[in-house]
Amino acid sequence: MKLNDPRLFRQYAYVDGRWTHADGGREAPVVNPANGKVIGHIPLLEAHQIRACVDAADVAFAAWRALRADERYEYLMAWHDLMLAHREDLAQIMTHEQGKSLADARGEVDYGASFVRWFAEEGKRALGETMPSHIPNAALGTIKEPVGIALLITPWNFPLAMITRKAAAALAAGCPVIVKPANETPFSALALAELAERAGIPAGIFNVVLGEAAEVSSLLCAEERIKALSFTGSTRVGRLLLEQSAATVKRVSMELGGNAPFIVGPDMDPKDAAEAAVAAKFQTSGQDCLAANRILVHESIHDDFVEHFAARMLELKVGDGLEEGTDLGPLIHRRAVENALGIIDDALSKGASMIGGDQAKAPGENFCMPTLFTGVTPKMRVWREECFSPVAGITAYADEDEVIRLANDTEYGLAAYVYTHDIRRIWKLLRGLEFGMVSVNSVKMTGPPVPFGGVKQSGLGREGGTTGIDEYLETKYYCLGGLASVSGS
Ligand SMILES: NC(=O)c1ccc[n+]([C@@H]2O[C@H](COP(=O)([O-])OP(=O)(O)OC[C@H]3O[C@@H](n4cnc5c(N)ncnc54)[C@H](O)[C@@H]3O)[C@@H](O)[C@H]2O)c1
Ligand SMILES: N[C@@H](CC=O)C(=O)O
Repeated sequence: MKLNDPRLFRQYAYVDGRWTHADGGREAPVVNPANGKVIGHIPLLEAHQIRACVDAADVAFAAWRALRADERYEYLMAWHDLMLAHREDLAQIMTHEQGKSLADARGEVDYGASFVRWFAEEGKRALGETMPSHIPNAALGTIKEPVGIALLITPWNFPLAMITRKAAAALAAGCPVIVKPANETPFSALALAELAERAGIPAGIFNVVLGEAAEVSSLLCAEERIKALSFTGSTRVGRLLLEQSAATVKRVSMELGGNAPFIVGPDMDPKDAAEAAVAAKFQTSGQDCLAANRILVHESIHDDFVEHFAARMLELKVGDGLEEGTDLGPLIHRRAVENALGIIDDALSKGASMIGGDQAKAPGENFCMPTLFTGVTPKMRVWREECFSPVAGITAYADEDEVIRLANDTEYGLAAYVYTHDIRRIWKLLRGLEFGMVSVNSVKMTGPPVPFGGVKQSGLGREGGTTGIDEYLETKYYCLGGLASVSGS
């Protein structure tokens, strides 16, 4: 890996401002999914080292919370500026460990830095309020206070932005953070730690622990001094972490799995709608919680839509993310490919018709060729599951009531897409869809101002927007009694 600043590539945990080996000598390789080559190793910390991280965060908390919001702003903006100054190196590290194209990786660095800028500002708007007193000679009000140490457990598909969307909010609120990244993509997190140190963020405030996932999280979830858990990942693991956090009644926010419907109305131009659907489906090679998972097309334009979708899909360039022009990189590991192949076999066995999907053309064992199914039904895995791969399913529908029922036929409720220009149809679908986010005539829907999150089994709480910082703040009510009486209060 060629970096302008090789010190950004760190193969240690970052605890209490120190780069840390595993005392027990345990370590794990990190592999470039495009070619299977080992790009580095990470230490798997022992339990006493994980606990020492909590000790360090606990000690550092008092001074960090005592800073004014505008002082924390300066630290966060220094971190933000360093991310953008090192954008190319951060992108190189990300493509090597995650596989996404360099273009997508550069975009994620920008996306991740935008959350730091957003919450640097939001920290200055952690406002309390006063309320007219119902108690004689008293003044009532609230103040916002940091909840305490926040544990941030993050996924491999957005290995930088899923950290900064959480960490920036927590740090701005006055909370120390302990980040536990996915072992598939730790180096983006460690590069963020290096830049946090250069930004002057004090020791113990931004920590990155590495270890066997279940072992680390069960230990930290049981830790009473950790007051908040923010998790982004699968619904399966989210359920586990909710259980593990119950004993210490942590503040939890969960950004979990998705199964986005992409609904195309009868008034849409089939070609335009197909172009948008391809973009929504194959973003991050389909390994995206917002990926269009079920494509629902009005029967009147279904055949034309399928023709255009297939043509555009078959133009996508599959290859190493380091090669300019790559559209689809590898999946994160062979298990993900095997899962996708199982979804493909299931759809075929249940009568779906396949276009593309010639796996013989895959440029490596971790690649899955883009695959389209028509005639998809709710009995198929491609409908029921979050495919998290470049496998698309199209289903025809007849009317709005049917498409709302079909779209809601999932335990997930993260994002949905609606493509139509009919305002009455837009409003009916927007209100009828059971999803946390509905995007109308736009694939791009996220960003710092957005209250990002899902309903049903896609999560709890919201990240970003004007409420994201609330996940890390407590509201303290006060009553100042015994005051001199004042008229008209
Ligand atoms: N809603 C969102 O904002 C959002 C964003 C990105 C990814 N996701 C979801 O994440 C999933 C893909 O990411 P993933 O494969 O990393 O998810 P994952 O749930 O397997 O892993 C997420 C994190 O949890 C850790 N983990 C794994 N097993 C664990 C266990 N038994 N106990 C404790 N921690 C454990 C992993 O090491 C990783 O750090 C998809 O379902 C996707 O929809 C959701
Ligand atoms: N694309 C999503 C990440 C989920 O996989 C986002 O923007 O948060």
